[in-house]
Amino acid sequence: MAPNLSKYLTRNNALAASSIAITLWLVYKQNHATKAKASNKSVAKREKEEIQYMISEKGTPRKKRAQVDALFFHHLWQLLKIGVPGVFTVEVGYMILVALSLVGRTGCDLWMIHSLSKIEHAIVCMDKSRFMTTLAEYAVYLPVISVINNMLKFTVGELKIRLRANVTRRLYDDYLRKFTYYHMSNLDNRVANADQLLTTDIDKFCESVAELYCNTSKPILDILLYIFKLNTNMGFGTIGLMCGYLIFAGVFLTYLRKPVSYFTSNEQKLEGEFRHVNARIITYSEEIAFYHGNEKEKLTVLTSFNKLMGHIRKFLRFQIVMGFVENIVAKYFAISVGFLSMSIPFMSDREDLRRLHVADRSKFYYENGTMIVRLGQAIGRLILAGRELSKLAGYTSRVTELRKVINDLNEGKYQRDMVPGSESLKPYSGHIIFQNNTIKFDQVPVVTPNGDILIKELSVEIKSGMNVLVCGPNGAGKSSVFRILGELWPLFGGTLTKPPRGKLFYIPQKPYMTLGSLRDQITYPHCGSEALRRGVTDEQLENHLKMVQLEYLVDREGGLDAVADWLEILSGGEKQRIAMARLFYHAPEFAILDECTSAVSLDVEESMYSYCKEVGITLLTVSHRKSLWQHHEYALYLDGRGGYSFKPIEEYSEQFGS
Ligand SMILES: Nc1ncnc2c1ncn2[C@@H]1O[C@H](COP(=O)(O)OP(=O)(O)OP(=O)(O)O)[C@@H](O)[C@H]1O
Repeated sequence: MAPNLSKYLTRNNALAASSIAITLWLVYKQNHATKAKASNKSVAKREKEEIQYMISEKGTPRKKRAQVDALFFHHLWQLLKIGVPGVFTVEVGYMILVALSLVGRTGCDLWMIHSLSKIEHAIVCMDKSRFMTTLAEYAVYLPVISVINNMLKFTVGELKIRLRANVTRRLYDDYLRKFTYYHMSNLDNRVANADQLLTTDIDKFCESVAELYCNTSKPILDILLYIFKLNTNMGFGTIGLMCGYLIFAGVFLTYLRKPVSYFTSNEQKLEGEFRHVNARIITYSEEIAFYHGNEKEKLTVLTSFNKLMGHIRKFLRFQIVMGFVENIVAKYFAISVGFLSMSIPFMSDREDLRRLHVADRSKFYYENGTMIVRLGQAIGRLILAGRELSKLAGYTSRVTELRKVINDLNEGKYQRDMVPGSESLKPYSGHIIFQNNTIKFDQVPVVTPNGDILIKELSVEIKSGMNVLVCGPNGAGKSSVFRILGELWPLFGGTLTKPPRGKLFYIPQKPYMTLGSLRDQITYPHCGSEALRRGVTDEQLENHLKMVQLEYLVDREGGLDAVADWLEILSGGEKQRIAMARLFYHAPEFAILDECTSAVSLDVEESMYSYCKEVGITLLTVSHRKSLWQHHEYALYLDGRGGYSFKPIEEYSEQFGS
């Protein structure tokens, strides 16, 4: 018995056995560590209680898992119509070029097989001059093959760039139309991280489409060519066996691969969450640093990271098991079936083959055998491309979900958990009338997007020149009234009359600074260059800065065209004053000032308000500051219990603020 076993004790077998043993040991250790961690109740409890972050899609009905089915092909077709906008387009040109390069490569492969068999034949026949000629011929054609290979890489790369550009542009057109970007994060709760979808997921989708096009069309082309050649040389039995196997393996592996689409889309979702948690640390670094919140933030980041790693590890294990089955079915078994089918004409004692000289028979075997091996490899590649197809189903489902939410929001539909009892409320059921010099709420309910009624019916009319102070306790709905006026929130009824866009300007408490020059900050949302085109001079802009006592910025930062990260380098009060300069530049009919001077000193606030009145901007101010009363003639008081009053300011006996 011992001598029999010893013949298996080769160096290669020993190496393979040790690799398998080490892998199994590592997997065992990993599982053991995870179980030990899970059994440590205090850690699990701490993680559960202390680390809760709300970044995932919540409250939405359980979605159907992405998989390769008719729905996937329908969604893919819809996205491809965006990526490839027509028949006579550059994209189709590149697709044809890819196909031509593939034909060229398959031609090169066939030529290579033929050429190598001629060289080997010359060697076996000991024919020196034929050997030298065939070898020289072979060397001359090599650069052509290299050019064709690189041509393929270039065309596939360019095709991917074009697909990505088209899909990204279209989605941004829809995403940044009207208030869709705001509604996606504030009204709807189907998509948690639109940034991840718009950047990484679209890129992966396009890469997957381009690779799949290349990885399927080449094998399909190879298979057709080899089938044609082999059918002529070897007969139908050989080809029938191979093709039968192709169908069986394809169906079998597609069935087993069903979970890949789900794994892929979930991985992208968790990547998005992880990125989001990291981005928050960058955005709020100063606040976190003052609180010494690093340990808490670390726990949050690590929870998100562990979730992602756990998922990736699960996916890896699934891929390893699948890879094992795939290798056997799609590669090794395909090659074995290839040999089996190859042997059919030889084993069936074909007359023409028997009559050949042994050297010619080996040449015949070599040429057709290589083609059978290549056919087997092509079949294998096609079957493996199915794995990419399952991944593509994951990306397709995510990008399609994003498109669906964007389209719904553009059509005024959104999905969100609503408060009980709000079923009868219909978003976007009110009317909006555009009219100069008037803001009028006529029986407009003030309702939050989740159906919470703050005021049942608000009826207020504000004419140009009536400066109004809006006051009331925290959470009474002061900002909400302006969100409705600004059309950020839907109108749940009544009629809203307001000036056309551009004649109503909103300044929030935390003003936004755009990327760009100092000029861009003053003219936002106009570009600095647009302001120049409109004939606004540097002197006028500098004058606006002077009105808010910021003229020193021009010298300090190096002129109006100086570019800096304004959100970072300006203080809170400076940002609020820039926002006021912005208001002076736009000089609208009405200005909504939502506690926008809270960080500005009283004397600067005084001069800013006086200037607004001087140039005829009607002010609607939300503020708790008593100092601002003198600049307004009317007050809208929301009592926080659903009631409100609107009357001249002197009629209010009680004080609303400090
Ligand atoms: N996007 C939203 N979805 C659901 N509810 C919201 C949303 N934004 C605000 N709310 C809720 O609407 C209510 C009114 O908020 P609003 O911001 O209008 O209050 P406010 O009167 O301006 O308060 P403050 O003086 O504190 O700024 C609050 O209870 C708030 O929690």
